Amino acid sequence: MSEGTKEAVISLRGVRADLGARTVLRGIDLTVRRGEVVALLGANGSGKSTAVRTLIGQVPVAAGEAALFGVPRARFRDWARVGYVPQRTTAAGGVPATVTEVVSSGRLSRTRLGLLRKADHAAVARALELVGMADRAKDSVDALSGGQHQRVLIARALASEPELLIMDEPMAGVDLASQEILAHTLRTQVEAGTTVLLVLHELGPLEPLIDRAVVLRDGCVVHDGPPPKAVGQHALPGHDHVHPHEPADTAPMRTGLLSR
Ligand SMILES: Nc1ncnc2c1ncn2[C@@H]1O[C@H](COP(=O)(O)OP(=O)(O)OP(=O)(O)O)[C@@H](O)[C@H]1O
Repeated sequence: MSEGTKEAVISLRGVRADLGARTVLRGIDLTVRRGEVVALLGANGSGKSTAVRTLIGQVPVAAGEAALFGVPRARFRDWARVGYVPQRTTAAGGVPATVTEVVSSGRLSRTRLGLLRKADHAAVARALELVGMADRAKDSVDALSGGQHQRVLIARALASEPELLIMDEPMAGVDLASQEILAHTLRTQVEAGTTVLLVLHELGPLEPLIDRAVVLRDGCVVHDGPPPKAVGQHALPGHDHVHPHEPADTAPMRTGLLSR
């Protein structure tokens, strides 16, 4: 089957979304087909997180259509097929859970009545192994570094063995060692055929995995096609950048894709 005819796992058509009085998405189209790895790029505030949150039902669709696996989002119930890693916040509260508890919570969608059986525990252990956190299974998540915490959140998303993985800025605030582990984890998922939508600020170490980039600006899609060639934010179209070793009067290149 050619890319064009594969099942659309994610489909947004003319989606508008409002937050408070503000229209944040102004009619965006986004298709991710089975097995694709798509990066959603754009400047701060361009609407990337809102687009993802619209998909998973945390933000209402004000106009247009959103569908997952061909099912209109409002009727979609099969959440075990979707792994979601939210943007990491540093806010901590309540009783700290252990690493295993957090990852197990990602498996609940596959259980009946929330009871974990042998196969579920095995899936949780596999997910921890994948992100290199098996030796921290019993630790409190409070004791982890930012990068380790992110690896636990990704293990939670992988615990349900999802067909679609959606990650919001998975590399943000993550140390280099964890970034490499995450890139490796993602590569393993992609090789196994998982469909992936990544919200990214820069392509960074994930660049080789990405098939297509969709760039948002001010709630609109301004690019949908091959990812920018070179690695990193500096290579993104529209990044205003002056190298420190360049003469002071060198004008930054502005293509306007990412800048607001
Ligand atoms: N509750 C809210 N009410 C009104 N506006 C909001 C609300 N939450 C977010 N916004 C605004 O919506 C816009 C889009 O936010 P969103 O988080 O989707 O952007 P983003 O592209 O993911 O940016 P970032 O990279 O900073 O996460 C931002 O300008 C933000 O300030």
